[in-house]
Amino acid sequence: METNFFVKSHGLGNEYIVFDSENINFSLTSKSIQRICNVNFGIGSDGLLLKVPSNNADFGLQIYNPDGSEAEKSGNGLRIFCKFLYDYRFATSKVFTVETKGGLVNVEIVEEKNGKARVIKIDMGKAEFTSRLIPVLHSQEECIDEPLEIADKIYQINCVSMGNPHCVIVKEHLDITEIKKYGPLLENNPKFPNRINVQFARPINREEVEVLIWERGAGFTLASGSSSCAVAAVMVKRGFTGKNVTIKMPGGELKIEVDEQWHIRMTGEVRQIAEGVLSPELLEDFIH
Ligand SMILES: N[C@H](CCC[C@H](N)C(=O)O)C(=O)O
Repeated sequence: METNFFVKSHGLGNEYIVFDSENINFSLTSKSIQRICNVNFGIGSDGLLLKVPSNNADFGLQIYNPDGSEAEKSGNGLRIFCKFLYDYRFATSKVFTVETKGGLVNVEIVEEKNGKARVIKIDMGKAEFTSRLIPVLHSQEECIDEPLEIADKIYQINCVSMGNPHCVIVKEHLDITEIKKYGPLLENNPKFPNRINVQFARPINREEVEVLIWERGAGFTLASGSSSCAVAAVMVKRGFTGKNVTIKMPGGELKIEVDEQWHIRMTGEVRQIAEGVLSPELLEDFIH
């Protein structure tokens, strides 16, 4: 592969750019990540994935938001990364492990098309409801169905970690204008020391939930895998759905399975958009 080779793929319209740390000649800093993810001055993306060595798993993954912040977990990012590993023959089997900042995950290529991975299943780890482990500043052990005043509204929030932090709000009616207005206020509220991902979720029936997402460090996205897992965990905990849930987002849907130990498994499609090489002119300010 040429130096600074990249692949851009999407999981339900939530896109990422993938690099191999052993094949880039620039420093990944907040500035270079912001530049690459910027749609006008760079390639444009909802985030950046970096393949790194791991002593604890078959592969290591670092996940970055377009604002330059690092995320502990990304469901769409993990499916996109696994497709990259399989399609470019880093992975020689259809089952392997990936180490992320938010823990080690088990992955399986469940469907392929023309020798390329297409549908991937990820065990995203356990949903964690303990306030201090999310983290959320809250007086009780868990923060479930608790009021939080945001500007002129009071939301009932349900907080859970999938390795990365989530604030799920159950609503009877979903409004994109509302989540784009209040999402950033929730994301950056001081109740959340590491900021937080926000979901507005409307249970359709006991098997299906409609969701809108405002992502920490990325804003409104068409889909989010870790958000889908967080919503499913809250829906099961609150008794709105059974343990097998379809999460319906603007970009498409994900199948989520919640087991007895709160292990969450996510299955969904990934598509490659393009492959290429960053131009030196894009990176001349960042070449080390
Ligand atoms: N913005 C998220 C990471 C990406 C999550 C999302 N794209 C997914 O598919 O899980 C965070 O800062 O925790």
